[in-house]
Amino acid sequence: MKSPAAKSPQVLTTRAELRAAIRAAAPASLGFVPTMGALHSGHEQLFRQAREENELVVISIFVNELQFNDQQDYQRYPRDLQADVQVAARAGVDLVFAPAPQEVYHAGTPLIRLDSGALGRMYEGASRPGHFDGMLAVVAKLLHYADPGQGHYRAYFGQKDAQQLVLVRRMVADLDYPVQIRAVPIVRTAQGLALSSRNALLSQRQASAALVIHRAIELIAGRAARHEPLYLEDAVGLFQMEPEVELDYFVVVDPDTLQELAFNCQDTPFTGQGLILVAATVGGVRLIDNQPI
Ligand SMILES: Nc1ncnc2c1ncn2[C@@H]1O[C@H](COP(=O)(O)OP(=O)(O)OP(=O)(O)O)[C@@H](O)[C@H]1O
Ligand SMILES: CC(C)(CO)[C@@H](O)C(=O)[O-]
Ligand code: BAL
Repeated sequence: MKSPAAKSPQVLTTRAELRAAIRAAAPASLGFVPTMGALHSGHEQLFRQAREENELVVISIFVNELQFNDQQDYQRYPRDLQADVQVAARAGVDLVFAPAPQEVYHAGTPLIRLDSGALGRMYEGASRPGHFDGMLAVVAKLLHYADPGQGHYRAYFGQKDAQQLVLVRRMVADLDYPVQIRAVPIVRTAQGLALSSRNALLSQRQASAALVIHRAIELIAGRAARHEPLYLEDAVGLFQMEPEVELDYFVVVDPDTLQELAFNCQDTPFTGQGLILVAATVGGVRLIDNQPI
């Protein structure tokens, strides 16, 4: 039997329209999901969780130039608003905010900047200088735009972008934003590749080579679960066998602070808690992944 057509969300392009639509709805709770579009089942999971937990669901689709240190990466970032609206409809989203750059940066490039601090300069921040400052700049604005001003306000972020999640939580705490940050687990392909909009830029061969990321994570997570020594160099060795995949970092960090865990001795069995963080590029496409252990 054909399922009933999903109700199309309202698509809004100005801050004034968004504010008016949220005011008119006067929701008891609002779930907000910021995205850069090219929506996939990972995003859909965020929308569905927001749908379950809130009366009104608002998403934004905005490719934020300020968080790209590489113009080529910005230019080739996949964009397809029509397809995105269909994904949003399927997940029961009410409002899609899809502004033009001049609507968000209406006063030009911001003079007053947010500094993501030392954590913002590690891992992803080390390879993408300025990325997290630019990300926080837009998240700070978007969280204002979608603020219902009354009732519960929740914003949803994927665990896939673990460092982003920690920094957003920290910004919201440091600047007293009246919003609860909710984390959503990573959605993967059946083979284990974390879904990402950038996966669309991979050839089939590259996508299959990229599975080494998951294999390496599984190897170390298995050892951690058995309380064995981790021997991270074995994970690095797996990458050396995939010449198309260039490893940037493979580290085990504290899940809350993201500070790298020191292993006193190579042969020490792993106990306690950590988070594996990985980044690699495949054919120039940057992929990240992580897993708690
Ligand atoms: N596979 C996934 N599982 C869970 N959340 C995800 C997944 N992919 C993206 N998200 C989350 O969706 C939100 C929007 O992410 P974004 O639009 O940048 O998509 P993306 O697929 O992460 O893109 P890219 O990896 O190319 O930057 C972020 O909070 C991100 O963590
Ligand atoms: C949070 C975000 C939408 C800000 O541009 C982006 O960094 C993302 O999609 O993860
Ligand atoms: N999902 C993180 C956004 C970015 O790569 O710029």
